[in-house]
Amino acid sequence: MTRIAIFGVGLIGGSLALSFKGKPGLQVVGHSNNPGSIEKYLKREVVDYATTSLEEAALDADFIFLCVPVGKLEEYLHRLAKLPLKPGCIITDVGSTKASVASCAAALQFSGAHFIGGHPMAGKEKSGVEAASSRLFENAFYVLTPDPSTPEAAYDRLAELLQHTRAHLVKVDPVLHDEIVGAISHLPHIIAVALVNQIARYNESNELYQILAAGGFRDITRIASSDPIIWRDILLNNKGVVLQLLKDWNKEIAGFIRLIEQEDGPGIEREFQRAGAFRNGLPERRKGVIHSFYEIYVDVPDHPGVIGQITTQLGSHRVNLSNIQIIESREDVPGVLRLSFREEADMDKALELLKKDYAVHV
Ligand SMILES: NC(=O)C1=CN([C@@H]2O[C@H](COP(=O)(O)OP(=O)(O)OC[C@H]3O[C@@H](n4cnc5c(N)ncnc54)[C@H](O)[C@@H]3O)[C@@H](O)[C@H]2O)C=CC1
Ligand SMILES: O=C(O)C(=O)Cc1ccc(O)cc1
Repeated sequence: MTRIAIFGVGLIGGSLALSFKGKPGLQVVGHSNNPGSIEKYLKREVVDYATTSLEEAALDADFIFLCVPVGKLEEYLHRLAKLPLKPGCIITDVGSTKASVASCAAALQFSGAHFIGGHPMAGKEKSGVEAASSRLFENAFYVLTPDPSTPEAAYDRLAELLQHTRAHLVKVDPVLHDEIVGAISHLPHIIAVALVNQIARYNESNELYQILAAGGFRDITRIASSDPIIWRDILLNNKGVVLQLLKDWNKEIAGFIRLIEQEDGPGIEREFQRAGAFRNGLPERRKGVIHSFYEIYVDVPDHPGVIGQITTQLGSHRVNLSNIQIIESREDVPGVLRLSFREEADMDKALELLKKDYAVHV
């Protein structure tokens, strides 16, 4: 049996556990220092066994996945370095930043064990084991940051195990990882939160802001609902990179202020053209750090049972719906339903099915 210990069975740890659990030859052990969490892991059947004892989880593990907030990673590495781990044991983590954990591990001696940093670059704004899914990493990139001293055989063993996630593995230098992921993930999370808070302040004096906020606002602010502790740790850990990115962001915004003050129409057009060209040139929609939703809007008559009919119709054709929202529904006025899907194929199928009976817009 290959024993896999997962420390912190939340969204990411739970999703990894679900990708491994039940696979021949694999046994998944969950660890948390909170007894209530252990009960939850077992009740939700994400692990084969769970324990509050770090030693019990770690001592005969072949793989140890650290899936706790970034601010806790170094503490766990120090605790593991004091244990007589199984020879050949591979310790890895899933933290959203890689430079500090890599240098901490490099400075520690693990008796016979190897540390290889990792970052599955897929997730969502929800946290906790309740949000875990065995398919979270399917088709996403999964960064590994082996040290030059990492034996190739150890890397290969981890890579082989991670095949169960169906993610695409990619080796990246940890410092470069933090620069790039800072720009494409950490900065957008800050911008989303700042934007929502700006609008929330206006809304305090007039609730129409919240009532009218729709479409584009929701699209670009989904990630503002992400977990505060997880994100506090990420931003503080990647402080140098994030501060530089925010300075650059201020320059972008200052540029827009100038264009609007000077009523520079062609300049504004150029900004949209440049952004559109880059965005349209992005690789085909696939799971990435900031993942997309596929949405359609359905005009529905306001009569009882219509939502049930639509969801039943989609369900009976095995279309996976990730969210449903009534945008407008008043007596005598047709309602609009927003249906969200995680997979493009589900959206296409829903379009085909629903357009026979309803007006559907993408
Ligand atoms: N949320 C996301 O979409 C992604 C997160 N990550 C990284 O994965 C790691 C885990 O994040 P999530 O699974 O989203 O969070 P989560 O909140 O769903 O899970 C965190 C787990 O760590 C445990 N934990 C929390 N505080 C702890 C503490 N002080 N000591 C020991 N255990 C503690 C929790 O009980 C929970 O089991 C973080 O390092 C995060 O940066 C990586 C990729 C995506
Ligand atoms: O919800 C989303 O789209 C995310 O961006 C989730 C996410 C959060 C943190 C990561 O390190 C990677 C992915």
